[in-house]
Amino acid sequence: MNLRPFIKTHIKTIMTNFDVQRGPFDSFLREYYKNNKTLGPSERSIISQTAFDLVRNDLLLSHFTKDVDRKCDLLPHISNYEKDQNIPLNIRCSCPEILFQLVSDQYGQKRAYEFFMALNTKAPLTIRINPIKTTREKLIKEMNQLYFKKTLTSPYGLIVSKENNVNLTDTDQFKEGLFEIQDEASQVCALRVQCQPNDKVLDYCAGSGGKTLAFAHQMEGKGVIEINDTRSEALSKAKIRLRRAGIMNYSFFTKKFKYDWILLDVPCSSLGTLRRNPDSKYRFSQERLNDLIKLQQEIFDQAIRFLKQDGVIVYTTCSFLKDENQNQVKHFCNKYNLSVVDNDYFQSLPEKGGMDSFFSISLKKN
Ligand SMILES: C[S@@+](CC[C@H](N)C(=O)[O-])C[C@H]1O[C@@H](n2cnc3c(N)ncnc32)[C@H](O)[C@@H]1O
Repeated sequence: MNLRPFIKTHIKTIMTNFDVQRGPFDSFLREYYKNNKTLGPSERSIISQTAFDLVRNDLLLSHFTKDVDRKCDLLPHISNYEKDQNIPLNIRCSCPEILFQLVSDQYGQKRAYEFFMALNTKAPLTIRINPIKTTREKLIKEMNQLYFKKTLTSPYGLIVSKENNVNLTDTDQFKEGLFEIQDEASQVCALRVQCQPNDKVLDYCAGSGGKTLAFAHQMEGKGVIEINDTRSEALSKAKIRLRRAGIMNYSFFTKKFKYDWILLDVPCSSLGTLRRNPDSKYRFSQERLNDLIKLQQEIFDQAIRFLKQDGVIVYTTCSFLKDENQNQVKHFCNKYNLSVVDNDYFQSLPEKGGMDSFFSISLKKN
């Protein structure tokens, strides 16, 4: 790859010092840029793109060489190596063997390979307009220096064209709360919380409020939204984002009510967002997965106590593993005598150019 020597030096330093077991890679890169303030935006962009590609394709590149410079040289030819029948399939899509085997057992080898190939591509940049303050049409007009394509499944999503080189969070429209950056699948899952004015809603794993923001407008400012998470710093961020979006009817979890809607966006293996966090595939282990499955069940046990008799609990993951999705749902339904609302669920599987891979299902007491 024709990279300037000083860019190559930075990439080499980053790749040599990054310890995948201590990830995530995006936080590591942010820290690196903080300590290397002389790097300008375009230099950072080249470094990030190349470094992310190196991480995504690390198993395949490491099949040929351990040297970072040489890996950079191989990157432009990666599609040739991906087709090489002499290389084991899991290496061709840079997926650790244990993970590849697990996904092959569930979906077959061919689909497992297609999934991980799709997850090795760059995710589209998608925003969700805030329907309290604007519409997709108005925002497209207002931000006419950018190119947008409307999402087909989420009614509020816009995919930002790749040619744009604008930092979206620096724009006036972002600062005024007209939009948030959010993948389409995440928007669709949040909208399974079909709350109405005067409902009581609990977002039990709210994090920094990504999904709270995406369902809250339906309440038209009336009723109660409570947010909960074990990370208080994430909840503080959620407060700032909710205020920016013009949502005022929220508070932290009071444990005072039984709720009409509970959203459980549980911690999971996050395999469905590997395009954004490619390093997490190298941290996958059966042990970690077992711990997550247990945690998901504990969170469900804690939260369901707060569901009204005729309320709905929406269970969501960004994973495509059946053990975190369908098998968990079977467990919850048996344990608590629940049924699936409308016999229906949402799932986006990894697909080139598509949404992140999410699973979401609405459950009701019988
Ligand atoms: C998938 S993330 C949620 C993302 C968030 N809903 C969003 O859309 O931005 C899962 C969240 O669960 C939180 N969490 C982990 N254990 C928890 C527990 N026992 N109770 C509540 N939240 C928990 C994590 O801190 C994390 O923020």
